[in-house]
Amino acid sequence: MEPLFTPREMAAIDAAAPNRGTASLDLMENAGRAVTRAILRRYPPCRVLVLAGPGNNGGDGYVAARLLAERGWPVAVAPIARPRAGSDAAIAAARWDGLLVSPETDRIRAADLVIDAVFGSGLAREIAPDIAEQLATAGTLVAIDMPSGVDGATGAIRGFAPRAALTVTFVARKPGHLLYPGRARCGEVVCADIGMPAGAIARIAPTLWRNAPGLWRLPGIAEAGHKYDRGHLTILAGAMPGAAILAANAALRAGAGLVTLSAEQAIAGAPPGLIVRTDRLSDLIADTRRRVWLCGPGLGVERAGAALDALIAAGRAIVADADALTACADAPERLRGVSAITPHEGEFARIFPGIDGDKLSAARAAAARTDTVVVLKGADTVIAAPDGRAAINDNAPPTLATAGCGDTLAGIIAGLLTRKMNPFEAACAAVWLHGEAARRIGPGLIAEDLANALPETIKALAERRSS
Ligand SMILES: NC(=O)C1=CN([C@@H]2O[C@H](COP(=O)(O)OP(=O)(O)OC[C@H]3O[C@@H](n4cnc5c(N)ncnc54)[C@H](OP(=O)(O)O)[C@@H]3O)[C@@H](O)[C@H]2O)[C@@H](O)CC1
Ligand SMILES: [K+]
Repeated sequence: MEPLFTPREMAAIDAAAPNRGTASLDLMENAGRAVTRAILRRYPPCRVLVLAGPGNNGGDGYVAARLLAERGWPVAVAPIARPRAGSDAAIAAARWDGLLVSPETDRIRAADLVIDAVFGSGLAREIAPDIAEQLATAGTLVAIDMPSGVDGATGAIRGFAPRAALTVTFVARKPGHLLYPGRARCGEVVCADIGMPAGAIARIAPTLWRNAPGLWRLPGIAEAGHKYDRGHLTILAGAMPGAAILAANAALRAGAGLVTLSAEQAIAGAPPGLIVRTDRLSDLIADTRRRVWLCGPGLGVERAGAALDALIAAGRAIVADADALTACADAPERLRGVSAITPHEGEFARIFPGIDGDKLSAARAAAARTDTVVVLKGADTVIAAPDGRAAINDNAPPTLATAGCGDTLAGIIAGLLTRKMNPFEAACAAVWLHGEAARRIGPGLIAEDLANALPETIKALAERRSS
């Protein structure tokens, strides 16, 4: 499990480190060493300019300058502002006996490598235009902790942020490394162990994780089980049955034992593995073996809304997507009783016009308000549970932004629900599998490919676990 800590949580961890006086200087030394190591591994010796801010981020920069210079690299430090007297950063600055220069743009342009040690987790306001200009002038840039200007808690850019080739952070990644637009400014992210005492880290109970295996586990398939053990999913199919078929195939590949499409009329060309039923919806809902339902893809708004209400009244486990979400525009209370919803940002804004702010906070607020797991989709999908837990996904390639991929995701979540995963873990696992399958397929992906790529994706995951 890889927890993500906000800058505020990091500060609390930092404050909890024992013997703060010396320990915090050691941590700074270790941070500067981690930056140095990451640079040595990636770049040949070259002219380095460190842009150093007034806080500890700048302090890390002075340490890296000293360690690189000790290796014979030509290094200069350009202070953007001086550290406060008596601070750790002031001590680190005093230990730097190399070149101190002013941060003129010509000089920044001439450096082969610029280390951005201006602001890290202490970023408190917008970047001033003169600092923005200095940062913007850099060619190859390595950011310490965070590219200056990226809000570590939200990934928002406060005025300006440079585009780093490499970002070296410490202890744990921050949400801003995974959430756009900040993520696009980070380049490669390295998270270094700087010897933060475990007891200090344990002071913060994580509520946010990077979405990856370990946060969830796919259930095994019982050796002597039959298809009903693995679970039965019913998907409502409408005028555009292709969406339901995509979801159904994905659910089967994710391990559902049986998938039924509930349709108003026969579906021409439905794959042979799917059962199509044209019975009255109320009769199907009354069948208690039909525990899990997917409602929305290709269904039509009116039918989706009515079916959703009936399914909630019957207490079924429901994944609501697409038209079922549109049916709840400005009426989020209608979603209470649903297990998981999968809105993209447009659908989210229509359901929750009163919720704004950053993506992570918005998803959490929506989950709390509807008592539902919210999968707020995008290149940086956020999965939020009503109890405050959340995960940010970062394995989805841009090829997933194509028609039908959302239906497939909803199908995987529903398929995993039939296997008795809890909604938060099912949603996290589905989002990760969806991204990983897409990554394996590569360019030219169409939605149909995703379900077919799931078996090898799941197999590789199992092999990774057992190796
Ligand atoms: N936690 C850990 O485990 C470890 C953390 N470490 C390192 O510490 C870093 C955090 O250090 P930090 O708290 O001193 O904050 P930092 O980012 O240097 O900036 C604060 C200064 O900048 C100023 N300032 C802020 N925004 C500004 C703006 N827009 N424009 C102008 N000024 C602005 C602010 O001024 P003030 O708001 O006080 O007026 C204050 O003077 C962290 O990122 C990591 O690199 C490591 O050393 C090892 C262990
Ligand atoms: K920085």
